[in-house]
Amino acid sequence: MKFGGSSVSSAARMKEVATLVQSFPGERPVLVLSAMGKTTNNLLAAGEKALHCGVPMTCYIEEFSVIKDLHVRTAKELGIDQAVFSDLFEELGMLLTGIALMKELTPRTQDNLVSFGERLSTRVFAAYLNKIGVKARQYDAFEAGFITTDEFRNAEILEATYPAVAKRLHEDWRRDQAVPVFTGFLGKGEKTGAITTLGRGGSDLTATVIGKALGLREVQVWKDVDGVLTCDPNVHSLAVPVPCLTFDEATELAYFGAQVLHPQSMRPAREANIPVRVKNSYNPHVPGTLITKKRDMSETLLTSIVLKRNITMLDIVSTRMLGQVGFLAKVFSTFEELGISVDVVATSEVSISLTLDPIKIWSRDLIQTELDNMVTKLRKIAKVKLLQKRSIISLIGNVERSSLVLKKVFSVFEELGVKVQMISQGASKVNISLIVNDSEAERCVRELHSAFFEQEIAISKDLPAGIL
Ligand SMILES: Nc1ncnc2c1ncn2[C@@H]1O[C@H](COP(=O)(O)OP(=O)(O)O)[C@@H](O)[C@H]1O
Ligand SMILES: N[C@@H](CC(=O)OP(=O)(O)O)C(=O)O
Repeated sequence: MKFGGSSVSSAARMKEVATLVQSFPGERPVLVLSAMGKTTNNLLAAGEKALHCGVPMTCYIEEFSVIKDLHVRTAKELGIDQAVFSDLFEELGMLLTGIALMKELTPRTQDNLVSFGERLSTRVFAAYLNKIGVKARQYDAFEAGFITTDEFRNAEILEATYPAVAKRLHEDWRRDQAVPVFTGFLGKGEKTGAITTLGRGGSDLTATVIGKALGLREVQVWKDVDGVLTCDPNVHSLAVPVPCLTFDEATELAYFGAQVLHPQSMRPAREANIPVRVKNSYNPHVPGTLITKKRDMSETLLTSIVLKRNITMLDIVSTRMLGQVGFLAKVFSTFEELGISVDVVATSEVSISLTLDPIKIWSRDLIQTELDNMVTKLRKIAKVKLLQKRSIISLIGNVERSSLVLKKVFSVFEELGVKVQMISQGASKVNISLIVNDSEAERCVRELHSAFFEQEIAISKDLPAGIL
């Protein structure tokens, strides 16, 4: 069972989570926790301030006090001893001082800094479970077998993790049966031995990795929404839960920007064929979304609409100096050389339109000079237009019925008077991506949602009971 930041944001929420854990008395749950509420963002902000504020001022950084107050208050309200985390606050204070002293915040230091969020929340929650008589043991994932690449801020789980985690837990269980409370999001770099993080939202991945390592029957990820919804509820309030998804659909949805799941999190579940259930810790009786290998798609047209904003798009037209094969090869080798990842692609014989992967852009701090460098290189073989402030609208669903999907999509766009700048159907056959201007994107999502989901709801609501 994984509980996200919103599920453990206060003492009251932790008490509810403890009740939820106890509501599966016949099971032996393994728990994964994220940092409390906004703690990860507050740690990142504290690190940025430490860079500039000077050593004597680090103890006055506002976010540092907010994090301390939250954990001290929570410990008091839960009636647990603050000794479970006092050492960590001392260490965190020293780390902020170190950043101020060196005026340096590398990705490696940043990962160490944000690790305090999960290290704190798990200590508090495990202490509370023990206090109420549920025997629990806290685990720092980086000390308990999570071995990753050394790509700080976006580390990948290595295969050695699975046997290491299983061995550690089984050995401990043999000694005494306690509920494990694992830090989500964290690992240990293979070569450096330093703390790494799995990318934002990485606790979902921690949960499925443990699921695969132990061969569990089900992985549950508890959030603040009634499951995976038909679109981002912040974009459109009429979004409704999707009852079932396949691993492929969930992966596409996450990869194309739905914050609800970490993009890599489905991989261990798919490999071990373990169902993943997305549930709402604020509304536990709602069934949520069940993600499995296969499902009946015959009645499905569309599952969910995902919006990814602030995308950079490139239009590349060959100057015909190179043949067709040489042209495509040269374009992609330029990206490889520069270490830039491509997201959506549409090609013709002499032109390519593509979008650049914003996750890679973020993690490598791809800045304007790098984009300019890339354009300069490509201009040697092609005419290049760099188009910024674009959005990708991804339609996840049954691409067996893509003609019908596209017919509906284009009638919506026609009515809105919006021009689609690029269109691409994913190789995984569950995704159609459309590129539009940022300024038009939210309106498009709302209208598409209305066309694909709300009309059916409206019709079904009008029908007399018994017909459905
Ligand atoms: N299609 C979607 N379905 C559900 N939630 C979504 C979707 N797209 C974006 N979200 C956002 O994802 C949030 C849940 O994910 P996240 O914040 O990572 O949860 P947690 O921190 O509890 O693990 C929701 O509050 C919602 O705002
Ligand atoms: N705390 C980390 C990891 C995580 O998974 O968080 P959440 O489950 O709240 O999305 C983050 O904010 O990215």
